[in-house]
Amino acid sequence: MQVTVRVERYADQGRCVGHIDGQVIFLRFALPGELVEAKVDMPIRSKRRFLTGEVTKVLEASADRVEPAWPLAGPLAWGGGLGGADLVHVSLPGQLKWKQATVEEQMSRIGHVQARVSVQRPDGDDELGGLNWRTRIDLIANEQGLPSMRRRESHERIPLSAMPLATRSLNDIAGKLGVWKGGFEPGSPIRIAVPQHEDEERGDNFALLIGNKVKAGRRKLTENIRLDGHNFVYEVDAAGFWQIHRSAPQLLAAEVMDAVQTGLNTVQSPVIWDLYSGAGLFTLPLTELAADACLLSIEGSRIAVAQARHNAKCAGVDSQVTALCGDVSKTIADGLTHKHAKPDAVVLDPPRSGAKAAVCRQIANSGVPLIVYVSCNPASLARDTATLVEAGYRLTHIKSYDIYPMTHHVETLAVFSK
Ligand SMILES: C[S@@+](CC[C@H](N)C(=O)[O-])C[C@H]1O[C@@H](n2cnc3c(N)ncnc32)[C@H](O)[C@@H]1O
Repeated sequence: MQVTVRVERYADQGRCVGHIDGQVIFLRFALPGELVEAKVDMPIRSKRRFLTGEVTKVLEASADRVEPAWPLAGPLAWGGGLGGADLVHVSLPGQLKWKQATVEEQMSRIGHVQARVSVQRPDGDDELGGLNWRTRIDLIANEQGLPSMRRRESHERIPLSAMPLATRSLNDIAGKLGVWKGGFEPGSPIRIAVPQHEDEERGDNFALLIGNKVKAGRRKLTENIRLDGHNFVYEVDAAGFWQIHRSAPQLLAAEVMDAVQTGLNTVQSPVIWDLYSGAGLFTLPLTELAADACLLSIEGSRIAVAQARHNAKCAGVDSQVTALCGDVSKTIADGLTHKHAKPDAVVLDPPRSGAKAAVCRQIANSGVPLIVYVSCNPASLARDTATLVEAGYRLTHIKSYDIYPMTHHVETLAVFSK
C-alpha cells in the first residue's frame, strides 16, 4: 500500500513518525517536516497498533536531506536496501541534530532527567563525509561465493566491491587479499578486522576470518591508543569486541579518564571498578591515575579476560589489576575481596541492553560516590539512569559521540555522583 504522509518527528531505530488516518506510522528514510510518499510494510501481525513503512518519493524535502553517499544503503525504491547506514539520507550536521534530539528525548521520557546533550564528531569524519570509519566489517558469502550483504525484505544478497563505511586501510587490505573477487563457500560469514595504525609497519596485523577460521593475517591483533604521550598497547581477539570506529578507542578512553580524574579529585589510593571491561581498553589507562590505584575489572568473555590480563602484564601494571571473568551481577553478588568491596569510582560500559536494575542497585549498594557510564544505547542508558537517580545519584555530566556515522547509533558518556 502506498500512502502520503506529513512526517512529524524523530522516532527510534533511525525512523521518523507520522500519522495516516489517525494511525501511527514509523518511516525509514524520512525527516521531520517532510511530505513523503511511502510504501507501508506488510503487517506481520494483523492487529498491530502501528504501521511501519519506507519512503519511496520525497514531495517536500527537509533542509537536512542529501543524496545517499552510499546508494546501496538507501531506500529500496531507489535501488538500495542494504543495512548499516540508516541515516545515509541525512546531512552530517543533520545526523548530529538527530542524535542530540533522540538522546535528550530518551533521557527525559525514560530517565526522567532534563539534560542538554552535545554530540561530538571524531576528527576527520567531516572530511571523509561520514564514510571510512569501520575497522571491522561482517559480510556473508552469497550463492556465487562473493562477499555480500542481504537486501531488506528479500533473500537477495548483493555483492560488494568495497565497503564504503570501512577504513581505507581495511578496503586496501581486502583488495590486496582478493576478497572482492570471492571464491568463498556460499553462506560463510566473512569478518575483516584491520586495526588503526598510522605510523607503524602493519605486517600481518589484520585478520580475514571465514567462519571462525583465520584465512589471512592473524587472530591476535595489536591495537594501541595514545593518551597524554603514553602509548597503551592491547592484544585483541579478531572475532571479539573492540570499539569499531577508528578513533573511538582513543576518544572514549580519554573521556573516561577525564571524567574519573575530575570526579576523584584528591582521593588517595583509589579503588576503581571497570565493569564490562573487554580486553581492558579503560583498565590500562585507569591504572595511571595513581601508582597505587587498584583496579577490579569484570568481563564475561573468557578470551577477553585472558587478553586483559596479558595486556596488564605487558604494560607492567598487573600488580594493580584484578581481572575477573564472569557475569557482572553474579560476580558482585558472589562477594568481592575486602580491598575491592568499597570502590571510589565505577566505570561501566555494558552491551546494548544496558546494565539493568539489578546491577545498578549493586553498584549503588557499594556506596560508590562516582559512576562513569559509557553507553551505546540511549534507551537502556535512560532506563538505568532512572534506577540510579532513584538510588540517590545525580546526573552531573552527559555528552554524546557520533562514533557510528550514517547510522542512528550514538555513544553517550554519563557521569553520576552522590
Ligand atoms: C560494549 S563492550 C565494552 C568493552 C570495553 N569496555 C571496550 O570498550 O573495549 C561490552 C562488553 O561486555 C561484555 N559483557 C556482556 N554482557 C556481560 C555480562 N552480563 N557480564 C560481564 N560481561 C558482559 C561483552 O563481552 C563485552 O566485552
